[in-house]
Amino acid sequence: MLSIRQLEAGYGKVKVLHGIDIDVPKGKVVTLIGSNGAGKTTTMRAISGMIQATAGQITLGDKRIEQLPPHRIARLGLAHSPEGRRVFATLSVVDNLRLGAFPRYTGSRPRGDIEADLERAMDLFPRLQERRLQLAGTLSGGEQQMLAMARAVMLNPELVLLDEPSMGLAPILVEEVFRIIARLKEQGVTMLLVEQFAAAALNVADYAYVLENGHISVHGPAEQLKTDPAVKAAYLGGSH
Ligand SMILES: Nc1ncnc2c1ncn2[C@@H]1O[C@H](COP(=O)(O)OP(=O)(O)OP(=O)(O)O)[C@@H](O)[C@H]1O
Repeated sequence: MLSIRQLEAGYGKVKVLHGIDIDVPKGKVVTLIGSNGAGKTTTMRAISGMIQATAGQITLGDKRIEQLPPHRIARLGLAHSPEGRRVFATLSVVDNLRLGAFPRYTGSRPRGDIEADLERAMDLFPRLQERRLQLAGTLSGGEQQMLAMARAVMLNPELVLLDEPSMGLAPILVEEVFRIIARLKEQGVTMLLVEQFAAAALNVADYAYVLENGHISVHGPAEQLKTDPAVKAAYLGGSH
């Protein structure tokens, strides 16, 4: 589904990713773990075209995407739910969700059934269902985070990039976010997940990569990484 080879990217003269390889097979959940500043968000941005790769290849399905602008990549079925709460504050919940489906339109005709997917998103996120007509800017932080995730789902995507969906959430909402990720997985949605809660991410994921200073240091089945002594010591200790 997604295949990344020798990807390099950064900001101006500063190189952050030094040639990384990642594979996300169809229907699988892959997690990228690493400490602050390792380059996880930069990887997500390079995949979705928000920043340009300076070297390497990114293939989505059978298409090379590393030179494409973000809207073209979205049309190919890649949804990016970025770090932080990026919702349209002055629009209602339901209108935010409809906007998420915008890349599915060519001319006035959408691909698939938008209204059915809207109901599916509401079913997945009951908190949003209760607040359908509320302006997104008046939702709590956690609810906005869920709206950002639900909006990504509205693209009816081939692949979802989830960047720290639990960021800043109260523990009970963190649990809910992971339950939703597990349900999306059951529905066959392919995901690349970046999470500060490495243990929870490894529980839901099939496969994992550890990113250290812009290099992949370890990768393997999530089950295996959970018991890897170095991974345990660095990412699964104490409060995680
Ligand atoms: N817009 C930017 N301009 C310049 N440097 C940036 C920018 N965004 C990130 N960086 C730098 O790139 C490096 C990698 O950042 P990135 O956000 O990818 O890390 P991360 O692994 O997602 O970390 P975190 O867990 O803290 O979010 C950091 O050194 C960061 O300071």
